[in-house]
Amino acid sequence: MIEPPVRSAAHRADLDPPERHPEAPAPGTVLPSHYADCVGCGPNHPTGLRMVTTAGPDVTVTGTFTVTAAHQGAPGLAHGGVLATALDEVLGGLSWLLRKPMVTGRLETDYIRPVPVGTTLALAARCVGFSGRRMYAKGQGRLDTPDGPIAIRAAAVFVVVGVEHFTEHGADMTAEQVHDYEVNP
Ligand SMILES: CCCCCCCCCCCCCCCC(=O)SCCNC(=O)CCNC(=O)[C@H](O)C(C)(C)COP(=O)(O)OP(=O)(O)OC[C@H]1O[C@@H](n2cnc3c(N)ncnc32)[C@H](O)[C@@H]1OP(=O)(O)O
Repeated sequence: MIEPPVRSAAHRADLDPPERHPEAPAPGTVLPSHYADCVGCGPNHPTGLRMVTTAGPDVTVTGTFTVTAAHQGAPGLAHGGVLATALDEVLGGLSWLLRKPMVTGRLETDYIRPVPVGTTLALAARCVGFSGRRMYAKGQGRLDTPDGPIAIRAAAVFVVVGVEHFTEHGADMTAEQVHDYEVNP
């Protein structure tokens, strides 16, 4: 029997407000790829989404994702799992503004409109607040322009982790990669 998830990413009333890190990239800064082989943002990934994300004001990130024939789930339409990946990437980019390594714990996605091949989704993410190690966030994707119709919405919980999460569970990392994932004091 497959058990459904028992937790929710719905935002709680008792969250600590998000704090933009003093060394966060300035609003308008294009965020670097955190890993060259990442399926979301990696420039070396042969079939990745090649997303570009940008720091916004407060604790917000925007990004774009152009849907191509490689992302179809039905003829001419984007696959929902690929759209969730794009949302995950822009939500994960909040790490840069908080200067905390985090992993996705939960990602709830509403699919509101079909997204045709050729669409450039305008994605946006905002940190809502913290409860201990849990970071609550929301995100959305609009068709073609930042004021276009909303196609997808998400609520997410990311969990703050130490660098050992990646060194213990993943492949070997270079000293430079470890440094990039270290939590700033
Ligand atoms: C210098 C900085 C720069 C940084 C560099 C920037 C990089 C910026 C770009 C990144 C962009 C990438 C975007 C894609 C990001 C992925 O796709 S990450 C990959 C997918 N996610 C995973 O693989 C995570 C797999 N899960 C796990 O490893 C573990 O379950 C977790 C999430 C680490 C938690 O395990 P744990 O550390 O043992 O912690 P645990 O005590 O279980 O939970 C801690 C707290 O979180 C809560 N929690 C745990 N799981 C969940 C859940 N699923 N839902 C809700 N709450 C949860 C617990 O209830 C607990 O809450 P409290 O009781 O403390 O209040």
